[in-house]
Amino acid sequence: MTLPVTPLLAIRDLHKTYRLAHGESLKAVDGVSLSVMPGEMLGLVGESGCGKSTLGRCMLRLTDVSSGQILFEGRDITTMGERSLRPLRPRMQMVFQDSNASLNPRRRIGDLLAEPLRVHRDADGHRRSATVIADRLHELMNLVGLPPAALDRYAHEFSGGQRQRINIARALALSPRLIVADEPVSALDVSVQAQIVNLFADLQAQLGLTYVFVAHDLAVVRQISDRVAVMYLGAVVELGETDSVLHHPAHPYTAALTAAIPRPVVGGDRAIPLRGDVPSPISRPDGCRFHTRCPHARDRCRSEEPRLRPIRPGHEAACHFPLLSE
Ligand SMILES: Nc1ncnc2c1ncn2[C@@H]1O[C@H](COP(=O)(O)OP(=O)(O)OP(=O)(O)O)[C@@H](O)[C@H]1O
Repeated sequence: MTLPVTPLLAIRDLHKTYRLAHGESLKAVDGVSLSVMPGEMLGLVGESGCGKSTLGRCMLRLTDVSSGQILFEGRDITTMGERSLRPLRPRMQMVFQDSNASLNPRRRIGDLLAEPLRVHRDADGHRRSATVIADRLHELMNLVGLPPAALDRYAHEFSGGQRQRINIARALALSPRLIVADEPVSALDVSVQAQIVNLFADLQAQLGLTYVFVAHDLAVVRQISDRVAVMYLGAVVELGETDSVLHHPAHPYTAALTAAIPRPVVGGDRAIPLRGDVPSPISRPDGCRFHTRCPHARDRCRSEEPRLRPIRPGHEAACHFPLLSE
């Protein structure tokens, strides 16, 4: 008998509402439930503004959530204060899109990477000695494919791809289990993107990491993810195994997104372009949140909100009239 595996991360009916001026509220995350299994790579995709970054930040409790539940390693962290979160912080890390601002320009890379190792105690509750830290820094450089000499240099001396390797090394310093990578390759040239995506994949295999990989580029997500969650206006509208979701999308929104990626198998009839803009999350449409842009919308879609439901094994979509694959 195989025992059920506990998800590394499970979120249930998560909401994050920003209060704006004039009493308005913006539902950035609007009732998301999903689980991430140990060792899994979950891609999170959707157009700009659909709530991917906010969801990623909520998952790691880098921001407070409005309601719902977040379980990390089976523990409820939804409302934990920073003091209680502190011992968990090393195990969950975020990698952001590279920007010049992400690494302090006045400090050497070695110093930047040593900081989390000095601040957090090791697994046995001990402070790390200078020798242990120095060894770990060399190990980290090796893991991300940079020479040890990089430790003595400053951020501006590196290319975008190298700086992203440094950001990844910083996230790895405390041996996390979960990494939420928020658009980690979007700012890079295409050829460099591939190298960094490969690095993420190598590190996953080597260290048994679990990732939530946020990206708007479906080609990148297709390459790296085991499963994909597609977000639209704060909600997950399609969720499932990568090949099933991206090659046989059931939700018209996913079908429109996939129209932009080159596919060896063409589902031409489903490759509809996206029309119009995403409606404001301050006043989202009634019924199906996608109906204002959906070429297949009917009366029911304008009044009744569809819930995620199984389409085929390992694949769910929130659509009253899912596209059926051949
Ligand atoms: N601090 C904030 N205060 C108010 N609104 C916010 C805040 N942060 C994000 N938003 C809004 O929440 C919604 C979701 O934003 P979010 O950045 O999570 O989306 P995203 O899918 O990651 O987009 P992008 O790819 O552009 O970062 C957007 O409408 C955004 O304007």
